[in-house]
Amino acid sequence: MNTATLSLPAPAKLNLFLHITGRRADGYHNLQTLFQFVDYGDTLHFSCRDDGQINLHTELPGVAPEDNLIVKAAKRLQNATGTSLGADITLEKRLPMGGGIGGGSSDAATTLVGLNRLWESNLNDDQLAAIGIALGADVPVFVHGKAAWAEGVGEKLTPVELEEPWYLVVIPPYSVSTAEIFSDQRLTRDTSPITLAAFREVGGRNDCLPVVAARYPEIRNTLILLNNYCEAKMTGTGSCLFGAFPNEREADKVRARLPATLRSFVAKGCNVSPLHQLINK
Ligand SMILES: C[C@@](CO)(OP(=O)(O)O)[C@H](O)COP(=O)(O)OP(=O)(O)OC[C@H]1O[C@@H](n2ccc(N)nc2=O)[C@H](O)[C@@H]1O
Ligand SMILES: Nc1ncnc2c1ncn2[C@@H]1O[C@H](COP(=O)(O)OP(=O)(O)O)[C@@H](O)[C@H]1O
Repeated sequence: MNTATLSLPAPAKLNLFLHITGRRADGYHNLQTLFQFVDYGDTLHFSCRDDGQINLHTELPGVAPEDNLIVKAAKRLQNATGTSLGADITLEKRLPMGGGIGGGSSDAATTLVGLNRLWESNLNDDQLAAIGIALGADVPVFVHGKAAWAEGVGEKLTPVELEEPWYLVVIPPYSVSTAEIFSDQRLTRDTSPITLAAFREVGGRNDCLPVVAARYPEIRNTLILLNNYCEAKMTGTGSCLFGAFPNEREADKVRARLPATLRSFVAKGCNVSPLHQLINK
């Protein structure tokens, strides 16, 4: 009997800016963004099964087990490798769903990386990313685990070295669906492409923010509140907002001033994802 087990992190990501540069014939949007990880996220526990079953033992509210990206990732890896092995999986969920911090995509990527090891399938990261992209546009960056400049729909990745500040991430009590924002008529879809050098010089914005702010006045108000203390930004298609700080203490100080009812966390920015820091030790 195969008794191998593995526990791995599934960290959050932040989009430091997000420009939408066009729309493809299939309706998907071309974008430019910078992804960086934070050392805060979900944890997944895997144990190997001999009978090929994929059993996820943790339920997520509103997500049927067969729709969970963890189960989908495990089944796609099984199909791609032809393995007869399966897995028991439990999830410690910390990341909000629909927060723009990529929890579902990160869970899927950690499942691909983890089961590839547990089943000794020996696929490389490019092969795992190719399986992952079908599950979500953000899965490849989590599979590769390096802070990256991204183009296309997020799959054309160039690793970058960024400063690693501390972030205060605020979690407004709203789940924003990515599809909802991309289908809004008001979305700016024609931002001119920029270079990484230009971003480093003049920065960028989040093209999704005006749409999210119009649809969710409370998120706009939370952004105004956070802007009192730092340059507040929104990650992905929202809802999470964040600001950068030179150290943990400064971030904690601002966190302490926020209303107690507003969920938030403080975490360190990382150019190598905590998943890859662990597996490459
Ligand atoms: C735009 C980003 C930036 O990180 O937003 P967040 O989801 O993280 O907030 C992501 O790339 C999102 O990736 P992901 O959340 O995996 O999106 P998907 O499930 O692939 O797409 C959900 C839906 O959004 C639309 N969509 C998504 C990505 C894209 N580049 N263009 C689109 O038009 C499509 O209608 C698609 O059916
Ligand atoms: N393991 C999972 N974790 C989170 N969300 C999941 C998962 N599996 C499927 N989903 C679905 O994916 C949606 C997007 O989730 P998530 O990746 O957390 O948001 P975002 O793309 O905004 O960061 C959720 O609202 C949920 O319906």
